[in-house]
Amino acid sequence: MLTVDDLTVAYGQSEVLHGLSLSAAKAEIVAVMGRNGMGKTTLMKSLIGILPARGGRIRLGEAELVGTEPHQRVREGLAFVPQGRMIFPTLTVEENIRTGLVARGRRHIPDDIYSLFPVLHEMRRRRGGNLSGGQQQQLAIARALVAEPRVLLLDEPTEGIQPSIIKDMARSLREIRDMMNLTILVSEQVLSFALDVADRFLVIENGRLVHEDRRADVNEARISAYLSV
Ligand SMILES: Nc1ncnc2c1ncn2[C@@H]1O[C@H](COP(=O)(O)OP(=O)(O)OP(=O)(O)O)[C@@H](O)[C@H]1O
Repeated sequence: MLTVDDLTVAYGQSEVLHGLSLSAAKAEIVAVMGRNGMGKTTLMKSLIGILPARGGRIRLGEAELVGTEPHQRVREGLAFVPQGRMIFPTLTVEENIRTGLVARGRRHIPDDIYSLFPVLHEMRRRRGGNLSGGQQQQLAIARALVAEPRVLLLDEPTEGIQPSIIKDMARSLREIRDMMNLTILVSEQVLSFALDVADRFLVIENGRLVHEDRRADVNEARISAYLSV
């Protein structure tokens, strides 16, 4: 579904991703693990098109995305939940979700979004900024889902979320994947969350993928060693 070949990304003279290749199959959940500063956010931003690729290819199904604008990528079926969630704090929950509908030219929020996240229905008239971190994360995911993506990119979704909520988040992402046949690429540093949510684990170190495991035979100790300083 998503195929990345030899992706190179740089900030000015400083190359941060050095020829990275990965793929995620339909309805697969892939976790990209790595410490701070290893290139996870850079990868996510280049996939959605906020950062240009210096070289390489990014394909969604048959469509080549390198060189296209973020809104075109969203129309092709990519959605992005950024690190820190970036919801609109002064807009209501409902207005926040509506901003995601623009991509498909729709006006009505589908009922299944509120069935997935009942708390957002309860709070639909509240301002986004008044929600808890976990509720804001649900809002950011809901906003992404109403664009009807085929591939959802999530950048460090557990950041700033209470440990008790993190388990629920993993369960709910797997439910969403099952319901919508959605491919999910999630960057993470929290190993327990990645183990709960992902089918496959990649480790990024200094802009290169250095390790890969499948869920069935995951080497927790090895990944954990990569994540500790
Ligand atoms: N705007 C920028 N200009 C120059 N260098 C940058 C910029 N943003 C990030 N970098 C550098 O790129 C490298 C990768 O950063 P990136 O934010 O992708 O890492 P990360 O794995 O997402 O870390 P974090 O968990 O802190 O978000 C780091 O060395 C960082 O200093």
